[in-house]
Amino acid sequence: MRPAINRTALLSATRASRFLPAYRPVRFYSNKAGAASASRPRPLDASRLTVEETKTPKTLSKPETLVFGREFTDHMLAVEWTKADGWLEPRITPYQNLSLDPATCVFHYSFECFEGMKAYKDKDGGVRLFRPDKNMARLNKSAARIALPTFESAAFVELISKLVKLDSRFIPAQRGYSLYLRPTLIGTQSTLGVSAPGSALLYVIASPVGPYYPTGFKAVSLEATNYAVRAWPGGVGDNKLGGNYSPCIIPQQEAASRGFQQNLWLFGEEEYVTEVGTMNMFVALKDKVTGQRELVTAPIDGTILEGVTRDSVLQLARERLAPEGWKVSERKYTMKELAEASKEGRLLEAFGTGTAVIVSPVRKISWKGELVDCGLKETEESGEIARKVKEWIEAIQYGEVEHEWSVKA
Ligand SMILES: Cc1ncc(COP(=O)(O)O)c(C=O)c1O
Repeated sequence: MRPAINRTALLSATRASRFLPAYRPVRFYSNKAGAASASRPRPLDASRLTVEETKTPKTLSKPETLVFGREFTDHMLAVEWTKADGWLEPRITPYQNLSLDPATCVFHYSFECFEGMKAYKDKDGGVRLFRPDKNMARLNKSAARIALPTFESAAFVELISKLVKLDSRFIPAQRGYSLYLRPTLIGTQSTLGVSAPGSALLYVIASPVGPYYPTGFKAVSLEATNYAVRAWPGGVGDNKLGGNYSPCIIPQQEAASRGFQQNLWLFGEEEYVTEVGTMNMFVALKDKVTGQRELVTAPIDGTILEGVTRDSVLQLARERLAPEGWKVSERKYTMKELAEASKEGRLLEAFGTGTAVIVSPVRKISWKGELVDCGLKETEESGEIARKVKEWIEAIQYGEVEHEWSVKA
């Protein structure tokens, strides 16, 4: 049996709001959720999907006018969960507001985690996802860390595939364009008590996006942040929790106020290099003694988010750069090591990696009053590895080469 839903109170609260028009709300559960159920909680089941198509399709924007994360497609996917019943029927509905009681736990204790992934149109007009299993695994890990329910990854990928196919007209066919997907999981129990939510909502919205570099690479300059820490071993910075992102804005603004496009997160007295803004960081170095070339990124030790792009770069580099004599390392490295390598001409290039951008070449890092040069010539906007990696990954994402990472929706 389902727990009671206080629909009347919910609707009147919604209508009283200045901000929200009256609409058919996504169901959500009050703090009575969790009442005993005769049957076992159900797993996430894609075969129970219901689809309500929009009656007012949106007008498509010109691809070149798209701004990241501002426009959304016609539909959204939502699945509710209650402790008693498990995952309820998944629903694809017209894109719409959520109606939540002001006491809902997501607003007070940040019961929220999310993913960032993309769908791409291939040359035959088909829609592809890139390594969706990795995003699902990361979302489940994030959910488990904040006492939100986990779900069956394959079923959720199947549901996301249905959404992206339904809204595929929003994905421009050109290379560089894609549909950014934002799977989100929130605690919906209406209570100020600090405890594991008895109800949750898993939903996906989709936003068409253009190329990060419409006119080619543009290298960025970074400010090393040593007055604030993003993540630490035993903390939660290695999970994709909404609460990890708002504290990053001030250091980002500080860097911007001094003319740097991003900040570089350091950790500990040793000033280990961890991440750049919301990207993983790679550097290419030459060994002082042997001249061995090495592509280095920080290890998974709690101080970085385990990026899907990071993992893809590592795997491709091990396959394709190692045979050319490159060593590929996941190891700790410090700002001091980079500054020294730079002075000696051994810092060959540096770049950030992430879903939104794939790779973001770095020109300079401001650290302790010096500007550490990252190896680009003045006329260059990208090093060779960053250029190659972007090309390799895009060819897979757009289905130009068949690869197990590219999954047909
Ligand atoms: C803090 C942080 N680091 C790294 C990344 C890169 O991860 P991915 O390659 O999965 O997009 C992201 C973006 O999701 C991020 O938010």
